[in-house]
Amino acid sequence: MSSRKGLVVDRGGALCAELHALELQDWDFQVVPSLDAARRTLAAGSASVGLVVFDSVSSWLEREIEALIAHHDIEWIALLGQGLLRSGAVPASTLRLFHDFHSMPLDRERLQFSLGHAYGKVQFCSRESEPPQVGGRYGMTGTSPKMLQLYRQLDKVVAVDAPVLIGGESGSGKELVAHAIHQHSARAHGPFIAMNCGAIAPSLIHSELFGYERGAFTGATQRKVGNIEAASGGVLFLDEIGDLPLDLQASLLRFLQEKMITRVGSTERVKVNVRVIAATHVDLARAVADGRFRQDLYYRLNVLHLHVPPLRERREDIPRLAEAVFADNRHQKSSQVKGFSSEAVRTMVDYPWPGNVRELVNRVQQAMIMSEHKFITAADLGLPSAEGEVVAPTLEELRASVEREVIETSLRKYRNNVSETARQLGISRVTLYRMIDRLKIIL
Ligand SMILES: Nc1ncnc2c1ncn2[C@@H]1O[C@H](COP(=O)(O)OP(=O)(O)OP(=O)(O)O)[C@@H](O)[C@H]1O
Repeated sequence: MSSRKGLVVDRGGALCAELHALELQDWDFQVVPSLDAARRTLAAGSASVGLVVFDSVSSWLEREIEALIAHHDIEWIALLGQGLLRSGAVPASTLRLFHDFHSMPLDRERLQFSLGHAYGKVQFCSRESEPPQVGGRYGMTGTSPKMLQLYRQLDKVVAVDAPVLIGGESGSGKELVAHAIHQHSARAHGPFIAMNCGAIAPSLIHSELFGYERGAFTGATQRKVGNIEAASGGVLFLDEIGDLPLDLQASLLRFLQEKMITRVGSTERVKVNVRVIAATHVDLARAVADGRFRQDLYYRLNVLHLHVPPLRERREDIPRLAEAVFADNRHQKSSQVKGFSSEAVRTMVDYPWPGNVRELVNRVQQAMIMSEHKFITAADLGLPSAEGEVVAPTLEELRASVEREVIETSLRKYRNNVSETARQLGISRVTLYRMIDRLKIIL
């Protein structure tokens, strides 16, 4: 019974007859004469493995093949006309795009195995490439002990309505934490207004916070509601609170004590109900000790304190974070990019990330657009490889490592039942035993 669908791209039709004559078990092949036809067939979608026939030196341009392979999540096998491999007519860079390659005359058993292998890999990887589970809570990625501790603290913070001070390095996720508190608290239906105290000219902060009446000063052509009032019923997030000038610290303290504001140019006092969440990347206690931040305001803001750990203190979260960023930005990546090389992942885990998660997001987004590789490298991320000069593996080594991975996975799946594993991979038990022996797989 033919159950596995394969696509054969054969411009001249040279190898088709030979392929059919092999009567490969379990396989049903559709033959198309051009890459456009291949694309159309693949869009309709049932093939798991594609075979591209190279019957002469000028069969296909490398970039055409690359574009085809990059766009479809199936495995590809190259079938090479006699002598093409030895003559070097098909460049190694083209062959590297393929899962495997076979030269004429075709060896039935080897091709049968290769197809089963590619099929198994597609099945396995399609399960793996499900969008990664976020793995964390509160819309955050991370299951490291430090993040788990943060989630436990958040469980308590969202249940009450007191002010919160969030500390942590720049880019570590303080604003994300503030959003999480808002979204999981009783104020979720109210507004979330964010204001960066470090990004606004000191002369404007007062009116930004408290608003003004028409005619309050030159240029005040109409009344403006300030951020405190705009956050009424919700949350006011004050980022970089350490940058708030001392006179404004006094005004903010007064508001926190009285829950009333007065717009600039008005005498009317307006009652406002907001929860203030402040964030700082500087040590505010030190700023208090240095006289740069009011102690009474510090205590008012620091009723509940959260610390977001820097990324280098939760390295185990890095691969997951990178995958989550990749999944979120899938729609705007370069078409051939399929994921991260293991070298890139190891380099990311070792890198100190001075800009924390923001830096990771930026580097991954940039690499996804700019990379010219199938798997993003450390260099694509602009990071020095943690592994020094890496010697590229040969095709033979690559093939052996993929074979080992697929066979070990299938053996695990079928609890080391060799007959069942061989059947699933589409090879005989004898072949499987031979491969287990060659690849030194321990049963
Ligand atoms: N645990 C996380 N999971 C997923 N994304 C995260 C996580 N932490 C941070 N990010 C992302 O990293 C970026 C920076 O986060 P955020 O703006 O919250 O940092 P910050 O500490 O407030 O930075 P700054 O101090 O510069 O204001 C955002 O894109 C945010 O979504």
